[in-house]
Amino acid sequence: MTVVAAALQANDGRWLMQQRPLAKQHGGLWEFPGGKVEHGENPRDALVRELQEEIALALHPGDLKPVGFAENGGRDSHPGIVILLYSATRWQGEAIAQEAAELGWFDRSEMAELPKPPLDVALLQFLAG
Ligand SMILES: Nc1nc2c([nH]c(=O)n2[C@H]2C[C@H](O)[C@@H](COP(=O)(O)OP(=O)(O)OP(=O)(O)O)O2)c(=O)[nH]1
Repeated sequence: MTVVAAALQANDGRWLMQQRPLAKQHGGLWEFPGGKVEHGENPRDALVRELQEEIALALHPGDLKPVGFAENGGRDSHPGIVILLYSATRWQGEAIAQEAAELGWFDRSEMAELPKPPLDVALLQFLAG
């Protein structure tokens, strides 16, 4: 499964994270907004779609910059997950949680402290300062 996620960085340097609803897998953990790439869908288009659906922001696909990826699984016939992380500093609108329990803007050290899924710990290393 391929998942796309966005590290949206505000002018003050902080990044947007969202808290997964408690009832879901990884409930209560903080993650980058994003989601699954649908069959035949371009990853950037998938991320633009997910950001609109999840946090009501409009982005241009060309404003997404690839920063790194993390992977797991692939053992015991589990297909595993690959998460492609993009960053962006330009978008239209104000972030409003449509699905998340909560949204927050965090600096690098605060991000390190948030409870996160294992793959997000790996993704965080790609974000500078
Ligand atoms: N969006 C996002 N997903 C992440 C991150 N880290 C991480 O392990 N994941 C996992 C959780 C899910 O298994 C998958 C993302 O798919 P999703 O967000 O569409 O999954 P979901 O279960 O919420 O959606 P659904 O199947 O109920 O529609 O990737 C992250 O930082 N952002």
